[in-house]
Amino acid sequence: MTGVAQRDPSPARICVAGAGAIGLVLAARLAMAGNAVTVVARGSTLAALRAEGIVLGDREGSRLVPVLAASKPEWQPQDVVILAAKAQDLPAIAALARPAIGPATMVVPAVNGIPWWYFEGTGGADDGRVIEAVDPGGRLQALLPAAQLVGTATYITSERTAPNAALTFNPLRMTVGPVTPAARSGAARVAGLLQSAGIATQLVDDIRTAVWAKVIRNLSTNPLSVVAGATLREIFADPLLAPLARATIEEARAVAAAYGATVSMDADEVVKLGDVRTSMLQDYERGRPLELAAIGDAVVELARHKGMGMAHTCDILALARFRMAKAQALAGNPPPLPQP
Ligand SMILES: NC(=O)C1=CN([C@@H]2O[C@H](COP(=O)(O)OP(=O)(O)OC[C@H]3O[C@@H](n4cnc5c(N)ncnc54)[C@H](OP(=O)(O)O)[C@@H]3O)[C@@H](O)[C@H]2O)C=CC1
Ligand SMILES: CC(C)(CO)C(=O)C(=O)O
Repeated sequence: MTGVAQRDPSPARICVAGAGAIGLVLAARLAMAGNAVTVVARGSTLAALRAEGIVLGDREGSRLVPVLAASKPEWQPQDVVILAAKAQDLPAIAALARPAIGPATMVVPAVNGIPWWYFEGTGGADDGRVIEAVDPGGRLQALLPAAQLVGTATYITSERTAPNAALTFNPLRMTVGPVTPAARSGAARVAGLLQSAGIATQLVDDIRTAVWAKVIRNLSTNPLSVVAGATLREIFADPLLAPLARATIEEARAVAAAYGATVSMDADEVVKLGDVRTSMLQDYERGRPLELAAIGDAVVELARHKGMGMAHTCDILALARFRMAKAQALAGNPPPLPQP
């Protein structure tokens, strides 16, 4: 099944829960392709979506895309529910979107980091194991049916420029695959919808290896982008930052390998993305919580489970936490002491 997804132009009912940088791009592209898209949003975002729709700027130009917007879905179950929030907001947004999930709905978290579902249906001693860093107490595991999950790795670089506006200037790419064999045909349908929406989509059997590849990219760039205030290009082009990023890559690759995933990462490809500010740097600059648990702590948790250390990674995560705490203290908003 692994390969470029077949386009699927038959329209679907799609809920995109989370109207940020990624949710706006996905919702707009899927609506432009003829799907019935409802966006779950709140506050000024909800108001702007209702008044104007989505303002999408991408390589094809800038346009206004009308969508339905709601504070919570009260309609019939959807064909697809996309969860597009920061990992730490997933339990809240998943609970909000739950009424839109029927027995045939495919649930697609478009979220960075090690996903809570990583050990769902894997067999062996770890089958169903909860990753405490991303799903303390197994709340997400209990809320979202594993058989309906489609995993993703999102290679879209996007910045939110207004409550209802997103700007993305690199090619739109995603990888999707079933979390368990029961989701195989659903994953193919989701991949086809994305492909028809102009998002170059790879459909893979082994979504866990694809997730590792993306996590390694995020772990080596996102926290460091906060520590140094650097863009993706700067990280790998800078003689001081590049070795730090590479040390993190090697530590994370070793952990991935311990879980059976062989991953390589081409730093030149990342440099080519240009002066992209990672989603974590965007959050830092807006004083928002950082996604360090899913992108960092979860990998360290998995490493420890195999008796492995990640010295460089832990240092960079600590520095990113310090920088965030310091910025919040300077802004007169001291956070609770950050916990690793
Ligand atoms: N931005 C990027 O370039 C990339 C991001 N990613 C990943 O994609 C995921 C989404 O990131 P991104 O789009 O950047 O994040 P954003 O912070 O831009 O968007 C998240 C959205 O979720 C909304 N949200 C959160 N909780 C709730 C809630 N309870 N009810 C309603 N809305 C809620 C937020 O609303 P509000 O604004 O009101 O808080 C916000 O609009 C993350 O895991 C990120 O790491 C992956 C690839 C690239
Ligand atoms: C931009 C990108 C793709 C980093 O590699 C990303 O995932 C993020 O910003 O979180």
